[in-house]
Amino acid sequence: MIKFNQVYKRYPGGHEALKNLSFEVAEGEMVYLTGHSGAGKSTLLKLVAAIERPSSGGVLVKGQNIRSIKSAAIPHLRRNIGLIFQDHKLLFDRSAFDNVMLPLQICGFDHRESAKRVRAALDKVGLLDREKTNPIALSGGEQQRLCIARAIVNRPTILLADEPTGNLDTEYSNEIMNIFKSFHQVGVTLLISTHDEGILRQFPARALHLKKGELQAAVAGSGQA
Ligand SMILES: Nc1ncnc2c1ncn2[C@@H]1O[C@H](COP(=O)(O)OP(=O)(O)OP(=O)(O)O)[C@@H](O)[C@H]1O
Repeated sequence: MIKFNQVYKRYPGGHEALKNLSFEVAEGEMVYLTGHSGAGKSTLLKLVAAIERPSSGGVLVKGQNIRSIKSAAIPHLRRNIGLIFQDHKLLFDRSAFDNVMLPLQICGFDHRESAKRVRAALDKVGLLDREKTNPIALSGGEQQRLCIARAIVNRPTILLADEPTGNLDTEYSNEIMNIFKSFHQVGVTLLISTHDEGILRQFPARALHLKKGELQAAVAGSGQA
């Protein structure tokens, strides 16, 4: 499903964010990305989503080579990928419903079918009764759940989450992780970056540990290498 083969990523200015990464994530697998700040976790997720391209090496996502994928093919690839990134902010000039509707509008879906899908996504994250609420009136945990609803409304087969429990307390973090667990149970492939030791202990899965852009080890059933 996702395969990295000797991947390097150098940003303009010469900074090498990823060095010689090789690993695979199987279809339906849930995998954590761990490592200190600046270790390269976000960069790795951006390569999978074709937000960035590798400087060298191969990144295969659903059979597509991200290094050589044509720009015109990227929207099609992204329809299969749900992104929960810290810089993907909610829009505060519209309702929760309309925030989740946006990706479907961009894809040109029929309005009635879209409305059904939006409500199904809001239901999955427990926000169906808040559809008319402006996100500004939601708690941090609810806003994060709304971001998840927006990421899954396209029914992606891969979910990429960058520090999804970053600023949340334990109760909200567990809620978010239980939502991810339910996606994992229905076969979605998940790649989740986290610093949160509690989450790694409570929701064990394979972890890829990055240190200064290099992969340290892949450990089954534990968060840290
Ligand atoms: N667009 C960019 N241009 C130049 N350098 C960048 C860019 N994005 C990231 N970097 C650098 O690449 C390295 C890896 O950054 P990245 O954001 O991938 O790390 P991270 O592990 O996600 O960190 P954090 O946990 O703080 O989000 C850092 O040194 C960062 O400064």
